[in-house]
Amino acid sequence: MQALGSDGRRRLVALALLTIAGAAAEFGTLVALLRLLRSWLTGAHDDVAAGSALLFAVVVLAAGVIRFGLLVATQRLAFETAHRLTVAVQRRVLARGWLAHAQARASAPLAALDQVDLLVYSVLLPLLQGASALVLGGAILAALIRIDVVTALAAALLLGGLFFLALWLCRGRTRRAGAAVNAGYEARIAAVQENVGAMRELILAGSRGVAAERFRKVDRGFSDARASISIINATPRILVETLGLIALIGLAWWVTDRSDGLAPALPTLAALALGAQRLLPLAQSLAQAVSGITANGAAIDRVTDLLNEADLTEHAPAPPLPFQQQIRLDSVGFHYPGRNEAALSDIDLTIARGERIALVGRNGSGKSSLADVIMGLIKPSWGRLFIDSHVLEASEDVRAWQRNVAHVPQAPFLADTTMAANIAFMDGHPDHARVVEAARLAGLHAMIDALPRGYETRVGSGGLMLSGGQRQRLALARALYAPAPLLVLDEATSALDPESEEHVLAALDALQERGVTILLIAHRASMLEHCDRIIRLQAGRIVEP
Ligand SMILES: Nc1ncnc2c1ncn2[C@@H]1O[C@H](COP(=O)(O)OP(=O)(O)OP(=O)(O)O)[C@@H](O)[C@H]1O
Repeated sequence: MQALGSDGRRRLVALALLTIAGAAAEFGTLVALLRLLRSWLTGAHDDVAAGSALLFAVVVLAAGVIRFGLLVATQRLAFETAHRLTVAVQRRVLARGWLAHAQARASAPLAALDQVDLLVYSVLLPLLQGASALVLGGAILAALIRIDVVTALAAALLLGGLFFLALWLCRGRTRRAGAAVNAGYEARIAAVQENVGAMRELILAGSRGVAAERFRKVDRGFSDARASISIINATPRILVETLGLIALIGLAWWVTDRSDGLAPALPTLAALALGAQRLLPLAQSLAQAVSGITANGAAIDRVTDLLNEADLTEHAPAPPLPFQQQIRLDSVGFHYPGRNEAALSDIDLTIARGERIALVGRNGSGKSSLADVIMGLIKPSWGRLFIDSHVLEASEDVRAWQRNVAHVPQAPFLADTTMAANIAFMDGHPDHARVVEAARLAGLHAMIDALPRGYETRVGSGGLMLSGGQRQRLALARALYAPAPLLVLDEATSALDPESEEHVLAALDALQERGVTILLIAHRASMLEHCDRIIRLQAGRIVEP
């Protein structure tokens, strides 16, 4: 109900009212038809017949208008709910901590969008249509019972029973196919992401065919399962239509027999036939609602789990936590969930404001993890982190501390937009002067300026139209766009040529003179030369350099 929002709840009420009006109109249509046919057959007076015809036309028109209203209300409600759920899911994904992101599958947030679609279009929409169908169908059945109780009840029980028997028999298959479709969404997205990510290697290894085959297998199961669900959805209708036609002949026989000939029975038969014709699509909606719920249990659970996660809380930007003297780690350790060994142990480290420190050590020794702890991205499993004399514990403090931090990652993320928009990526209102200043500091201005479209040049998906070094300098410019007292560079200069590195080193000197604290993770001796201190990590512990 909460997912519907106030607009959605209003639409739900409108839908309920329209359904009741629609039920009355369906009932009225059949009664008016019977009355019209009887007046014709009995050769009633012209104005009686004309009155009956007029009544029939009015009721049919009213039923049509109401059906259109129902269509609009249902579709609007479903699309509105899809929008609300999709945004709610994205907010939950964004609300997760860094560690949850780092450990989740990259395809999961994308697959969640498809799962919301599945939930809305295969469960909610059929459910809304099914609920209306139940009420409208009830009214039609009531009209048919009023016309001929025995015939209507016999036909309804026989055909309705068959309909739901078919659904019940298919339920196991529906559930399996639904689970396959649900898993298929994530697997297809993961396969596409992997193929695109590995494109250069695939081309060089001549393995694009292998990648295509891998994708084909993933998609095969997905498509087969989708076909199964569509077939199962349509089967009860075909069954009932086929048997219904035979039953209709039987009924015609039975009604004619009871009415002394075909002519007197015609009005009843015509009303029954029209009722059956109106009931079939309604029954189809009900079948889709039942199989939608059966097939999409996994998607329902997945989306419900996501919605039960904490929502993104909007905070007025807190003022940055005062950072005048030092960052201090006191016996800090960190243990990634699911790992046997701690990534960091017994870390005692003080970094003075304005210091330039390098973290060195072999791959996997814990450098990035230590930087993540210092940036407040991961919380120490034990030990404490102090900023000046303030211990960093409450999440408000962490957010306030993070306002002091600029970070250039090992593999920077670049958006498929312009140079300028990438540099000012974190700013809702980019300032061009600051963009140019940041590019100058990062040694990128001359290169951007020489481009025909300058700062408006697009960088391509993930920055693919730039060289590795240009990408790194663009990421550096982004970090320098908003001056922060702590700058963390995680292997951020590994792709720079000596000249560009010189330029970056000069920029770092200038920043340090302004009191910026710099934490470098680097392997190259040239980057380490200007550092005040070198901290060596080995298996998550600080050792002598
Ligand atoms: N998200 C994660 N989940 C589980 N384990 C992780 C995660 N990130 C890192 N690790 C593990 O923690 C240990 C330290 O990794 P970390 O990335 O901090 O090392 P590093 O010194 O920065 O390595 P490199 O020089 O290769 O970048 C490694 O054993 C790594 O496998």
